[in-house]
Amino acid sequence: MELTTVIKRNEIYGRYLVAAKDLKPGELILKECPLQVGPQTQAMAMCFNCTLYMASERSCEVCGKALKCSVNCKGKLHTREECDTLSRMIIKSEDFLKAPQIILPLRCLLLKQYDAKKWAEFLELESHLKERKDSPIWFIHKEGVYDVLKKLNVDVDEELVQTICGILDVNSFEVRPLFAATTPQECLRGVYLKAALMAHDCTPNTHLSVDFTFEMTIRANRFIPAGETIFYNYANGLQGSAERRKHLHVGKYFDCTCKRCGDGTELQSFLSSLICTSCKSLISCAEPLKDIYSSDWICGKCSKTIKGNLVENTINHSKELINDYSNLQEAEGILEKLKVTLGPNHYIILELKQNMISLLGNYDGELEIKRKIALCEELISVLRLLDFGDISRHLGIALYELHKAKSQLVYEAYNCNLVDVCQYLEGLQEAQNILKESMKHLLYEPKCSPEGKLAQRAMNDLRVLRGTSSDLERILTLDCA
Ligand SMILES: C[S@@+](CC[C@H](N)C(=O)[O-])C[C@H]1O[C@@H](n2cnc3c(N)ncnc32)[C@H](O)[C@@H]1O
Repeated sequence: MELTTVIKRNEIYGRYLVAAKDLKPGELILKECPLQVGPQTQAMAMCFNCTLYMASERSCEVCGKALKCSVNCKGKLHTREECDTLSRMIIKSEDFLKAPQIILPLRCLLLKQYDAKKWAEFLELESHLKERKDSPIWFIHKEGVYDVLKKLNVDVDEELVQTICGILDVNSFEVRPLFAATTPQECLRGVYLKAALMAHDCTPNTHLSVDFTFEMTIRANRFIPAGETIFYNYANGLQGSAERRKHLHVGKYFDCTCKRCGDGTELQSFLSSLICTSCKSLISCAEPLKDIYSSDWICGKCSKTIKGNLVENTINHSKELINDYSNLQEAEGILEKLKVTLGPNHYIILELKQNMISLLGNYDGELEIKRKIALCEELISVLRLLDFGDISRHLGIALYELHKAKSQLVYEAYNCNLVDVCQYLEGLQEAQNILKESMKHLLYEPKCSPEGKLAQRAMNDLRVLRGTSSDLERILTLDCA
């Protein structure tokens, strides 16, 4: 295969990937299997072979050490080399049940014994050991990993354990287990030696997906000219700058300087902006690359300035509000309250709207369907401003929901004789166009993932919509004849 990336190094990113040729939107950049997969730091124990969550002890029939869900387990992650290496250790399978946080660091440490090349590549990854030394996370890993491994007679020094834990915290990707995770504790993390080299940007140029074997696929989500850096978003793109930047500062040890972080309006999306109490326009952070809540916030229209700590208080209060409802009506009430202080595109409002869209999916009354359409359209207009590229999971999902509500509305209207065949057909064609756009965004999702399943549902929906539209066209042709 033609080379798609080259590894470069600079003072800011350390090592990073650059496009070796022009890459078209959707073009494959990299496919990679994980070096290792294991539970998150706070997560539950899992089968070493297939990652099934395990609450009781059952071990590999060969080494007797690794947790394994059954003799017939179909997973492939517990390799022969790992099995051999574990079999020579004193550790017992019940130790993994008691301290699941040691599973992934130990799995990585075992590489030292059976795969020197991979072990060396792993150690080359950035650990930020110096910055982490004696910080709270250092003590968490000392107690949770190093002290436990020592007690279990694993021959390793503390600095190496901290290096491994640092590498895992800085470089691993959150991956979903084969069996849909229902709680955050069931989420896993995977180490991918090459994918980990992608530098971060809050408007990334890649789309990343992981299939049920944990194989990762990275594609260009827009045109990437040869020589451009390959970027992935380490943070949640739907969060405001303060949240994203805190995540990057605390967990990845750098301050992002991308164009979105450098712009108080977040690319004119106003995702973090508040309503100006004087002129009702929007206030945004004046110096977004500094500490956002220590900096002043300024109105784009009347230039009124307020202190960042006031904004922070408003945000904290709003965050408490958005989970405090048990039905749609209460959610609408909270939305109205939030709109008094937060800008209409604020990420907290966006989160509430997303939750309301899923709640509204359970209703089929005209008012509720119309409300869902309005919310989907508002959400989509903000997502488009955030520059997620030509392939965006968020846009794919929102567009799917919009098509569903639109086709539902026109179907109900036709059934109640509120629209004629022509208008029904027009409505269905509009829904089809929205659905096609949604499918374009969901095209690359692995079939086993929730988004992949949605893409398959979208394909079926498109078939049904096309069938109904053809029937209606036939009726119209007969009418004209
Ligand atoms: C997942 S690693 C990337 C691989 C790493 N550069 C290496 O050489 O092993 C993440 C680290 O890369 C650096 N990095 C990535 N993106 C960056 C950015 N936009 N600005 C500054 N540093 C960045 C930071 O040190 C960060 O902790």
